[in-house]
Amino acid sequence: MYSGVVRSTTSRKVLTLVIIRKGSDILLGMKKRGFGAGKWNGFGGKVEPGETILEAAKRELQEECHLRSDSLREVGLIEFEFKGDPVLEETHVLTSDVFEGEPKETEEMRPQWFSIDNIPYHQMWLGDKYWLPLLIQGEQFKGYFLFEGEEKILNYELKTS
Ligand SMILES: COc1nc(N)nc2c1ncn2[C@H]1C[C@H](O)[C@@H](COP(=O)(O)OP(=O)(O)OP(=O)(O)O)O1
Repeated sequence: MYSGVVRSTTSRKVLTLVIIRKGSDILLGMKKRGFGAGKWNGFGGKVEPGETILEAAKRELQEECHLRSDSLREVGLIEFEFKGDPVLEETHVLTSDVFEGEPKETEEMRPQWFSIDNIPYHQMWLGDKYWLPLLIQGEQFKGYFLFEGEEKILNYELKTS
């Protein structure tokens, strides 16, 4: 995607990440287990064989916090690479402010609304403070982040369109 960046990955994992909005709040979930445990994040996961991005995003939203949305739209595409890991995470970011249901805690996530003026970036993935403001401003974006471990970004690029 970016001419200046040389990828060392050899395969791709396709993931979704959904940020639900309500007025000046966004819904995040505290990841309770697995990858990213202990961090607030949007809702999402791997796209299963035969699923579209949209179908996967809707499924993960319902599985992880019991919300349903038929109005998700893709606003961002981010490639996450971890130094030394051959798998590139192609992450499709979707959002909506139209949904049904009340967020409920699941085995995977504990959902909570946050004001956009009080987003807990200190307990989120390091890249979020760069791209989430773009989503909040209604921008579309593409990005690449190279991590070393979970707590260091070696390089990143972010473009709006
Ligand atoms: C590295 O930076 C990241 N930042 C953010 N904000 N989110 C990320 C980052 N890397 C991955 N993600 C997102 C993408 C997905 O929404 C989840 C990871 O999904 P997970 O590995 O839990 O996928 P599942 O299908 O739920 O996996 P299991 O079936 O193994 O539970 O994090």
